[in-house]
Amino acid sequence: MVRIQDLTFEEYISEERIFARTSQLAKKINVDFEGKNPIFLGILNGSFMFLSELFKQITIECEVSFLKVSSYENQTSTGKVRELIGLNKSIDNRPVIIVEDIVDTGHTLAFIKDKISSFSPSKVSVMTLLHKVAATKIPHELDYVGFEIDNIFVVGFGLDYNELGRNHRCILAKS
Ligand SMILES: O=P(O)(O)OC[C@H]1O[C@H](OP(=O)(O)OP(=O)(O)O)[C@H](O)[C@@H]1O
Ligand SMILES: Nc1nc2[nH]cnc2c(=O)[nH]1
Repeated sequence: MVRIQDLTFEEYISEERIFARTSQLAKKINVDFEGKNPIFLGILNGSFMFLSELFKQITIECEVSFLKVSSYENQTSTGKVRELIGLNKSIDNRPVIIVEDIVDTGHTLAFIKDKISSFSPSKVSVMTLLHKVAATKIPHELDYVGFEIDNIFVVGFGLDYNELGRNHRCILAKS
């Protein structure tokens, strides 16, 4: 059991399962984007650990960039998505792979896809480590999903509770 402030958490997805699944996803990207020089666009803060693990296993020509948005406070999505660090022009006419730690209601992803489309990428794909299917408010086509999870609050491997807990090596679920 892990305590973070007023909440307790239990292991939900082990580090080994995360690494194994990340390797499978990286292998698929290496095939699907061979010769296409994609840009991985990590959505900060939550995706930093997943993207770092994934990126080490990408063997094709590619770039990485980051976009910082924030909408989630405490344990519930505020539904208000704010852009904090913008995009530059480098995605014009290039394939973009959005990398998220979690797709929950889908509000953040809707905002990001909308922002990105105005920069004319040749293709936009979405990768997420976690998909909270039952929480969906705005449905999205997700190209690469690590794990479909229950409608529960999770932390660890980049995900936070009030900014804490991102450093845990596995995904933990609220008890
Ligand atoms: O599908 P949604 O309901 O929009 O939730 C998903 C978003 O929530 C989290 O970000 P958050 O806003 O908590 O910022 P953080 O990554 O900095 O923790 C997560 O990283 C996603 O971007
Ligand atoms: N830490 C955390 N952030 C989220 N953002 C959207 N859903 C979640 C969740 O379950 N946990």
